[in-house]
Amino acid sequence: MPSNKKIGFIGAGSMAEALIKGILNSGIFLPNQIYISDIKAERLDLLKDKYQVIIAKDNFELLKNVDYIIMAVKPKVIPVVLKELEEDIDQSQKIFSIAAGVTTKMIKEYLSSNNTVVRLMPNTPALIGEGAIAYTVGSDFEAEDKELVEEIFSSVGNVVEVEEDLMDAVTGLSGSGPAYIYLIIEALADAGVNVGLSRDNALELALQTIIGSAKMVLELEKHPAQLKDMVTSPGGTTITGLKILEEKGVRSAFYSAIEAATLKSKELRGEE
Ligand SMILES: NC(=O)C1=CN([C@@H]2O[C@H](COP(=O)(O)OP(=O)(O)OC[C@H]3O[C@@H](n4cnc5c(N)ncnc54)[C@H](OP(=O)(O)O)[C@@H]3O)[C@@H](O)[C@H]2O)C=CC1
Ligand SMILES: O=C(O)[C@@H]1CCC=N1
Repeated sequence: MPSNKKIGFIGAGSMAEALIKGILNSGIFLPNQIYISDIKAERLDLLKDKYQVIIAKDNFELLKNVDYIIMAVKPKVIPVVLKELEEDIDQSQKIFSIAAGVTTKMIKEYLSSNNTVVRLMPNTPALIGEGAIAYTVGSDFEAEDKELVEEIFSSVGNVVEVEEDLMDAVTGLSGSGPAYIYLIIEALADAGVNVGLSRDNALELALQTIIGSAKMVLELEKHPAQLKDMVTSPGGTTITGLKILEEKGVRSAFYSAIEAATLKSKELRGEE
């Protein structure tokens, strides 16, 4: 059922667009309930053309019109914007921040207020309703705030609640994760072309392999290692390929990549 509230995106970049498109597809908000503001006029015009949402002339005008504010600017811009809005924000307005690394405590401090603050980490597949979204409500919140988050964000994907100190890990794994998977898709397709497949066939086969494998883990509820064993005939092709992947350190590359991305998320707020 559509909400009767209004939602505003401060920052109309890639992640805001993914959320706007997903939210509109789900029908939870209509275009005339979604406000956007950005310092780039061309982004605002583009999103208005594509989704018929309402352009606010600046962050203040957006603030005057909405019940929920999604902070979708880069982490370093968050303090600048919140300090600007500090005087005018109403206690009833709820802040949803998707900025990597920025904690709920920092947001409350920048605003010098006790508004409800939810920190979320979505990912770009929200664009097609397949997002992985984690959130934390920080230190003080009302039970209905969680229901609200679940209602809005489950319209664009799967939602999980985590403790705030795990939000950087989420950022390193699923926030950044789509890029890792696109890299794997591209690498598999290139590798297929290398052994003689056409580009189209290689990409289609690589993609369906990823989709089918992920769905099997979901639907059969078996451990990935069990499903891996089902593919691996003794002395066959799969174990030959797996041996090379292990020798080249693919597993350990993922440990290192996600550790580094998690650390980077902490660094974005000036911590290590
Ligand atoms: N992209 C992703 O997959 C994900 C991103 N995030 C988080 O979402 C946030 C946005 O990321 P993303 O969409 O990739 O970034 P983008 O750079 O694409 O979008 C941010 C937009 O905000 C604009 N902006 C800058 N300053 C202001 C201001 N004062 N008021 C209003 N708008 C402003 C930027 O303009 P300009 O470019 O000129 O600075 C830009 O258009 C980040 O905090 C990121 O950590 C979270 C999950 C996933
Ligand atoms: O790369 C980034 O910093 C953002 C946060 C998670 C995904 N994109």
